[in-house]
Amino acid sequence: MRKPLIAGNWKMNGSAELIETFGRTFAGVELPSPVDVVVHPPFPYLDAARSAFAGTPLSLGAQTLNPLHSGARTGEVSGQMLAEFGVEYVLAGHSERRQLYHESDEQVYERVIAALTVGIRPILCVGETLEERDAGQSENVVLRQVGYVMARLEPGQRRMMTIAYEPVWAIGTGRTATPEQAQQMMAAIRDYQASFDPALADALRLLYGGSMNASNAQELLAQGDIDGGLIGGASLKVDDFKAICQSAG
Ligand SMILES: O=C(CO)COP(=O)(O)O
Repeated sequence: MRKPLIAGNWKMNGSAELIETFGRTFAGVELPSPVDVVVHPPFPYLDAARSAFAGTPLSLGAQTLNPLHSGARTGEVSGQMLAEFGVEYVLAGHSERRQLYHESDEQVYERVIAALTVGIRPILCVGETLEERDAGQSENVVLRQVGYVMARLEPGQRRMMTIAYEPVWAIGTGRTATPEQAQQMMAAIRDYQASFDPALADALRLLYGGSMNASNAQELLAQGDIDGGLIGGASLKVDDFKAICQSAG
């Protein structure tokens, strides 16, 4: 049985006050069955989040890292620094970083390795654009992004990975993939994984992301190959995020 994971990606949003609200609210939350929950706030809030989330089911996540341990990289943050802070998960390959900051598959791979080296669990984000979907290329694009990273990792490293399928056309648009579309892609990712590491394919956690909210989470999470969600907008509303975590149970 795969344990569900609900991850909240705050992107460049949130406030110290919202961190406190999450800490207070989740301190009293009983989740219906084992489920992992992680919040990825912007870097300046990690310290406050570490205190506010203590004693709650919330783990600490980061949104990116630099592949180097240290050095002349103005504005960047390394995996070692994040690990020192108690960060357990980090996103790699989010489409906003691929598109706005031109992160290539190779750079995504370097970030994944950097995270694994310091014991942080990467959440590898993959997904096709609307043009790619319309051209019938969705599966090729997604499996290329998955394969570029997964096929190069050692078996032990692969076991630290989570993959989030986030169709770019569903992110922040209110246009969710249908449960069938999401399930179809998840099954393709799992089949692909099985082609070179069958034992892992069963254990690999696959998340859906893209306009997931308190109303549609249950239906998406009910799909056989969807093991959780990567939530953007709805992860900034504590009651909605709590409801999604409860649906995962
Ligand atoms: O990009 C996302 C999470 O990483 C999804 O964002 P939305 O839930 O706002 O569509």
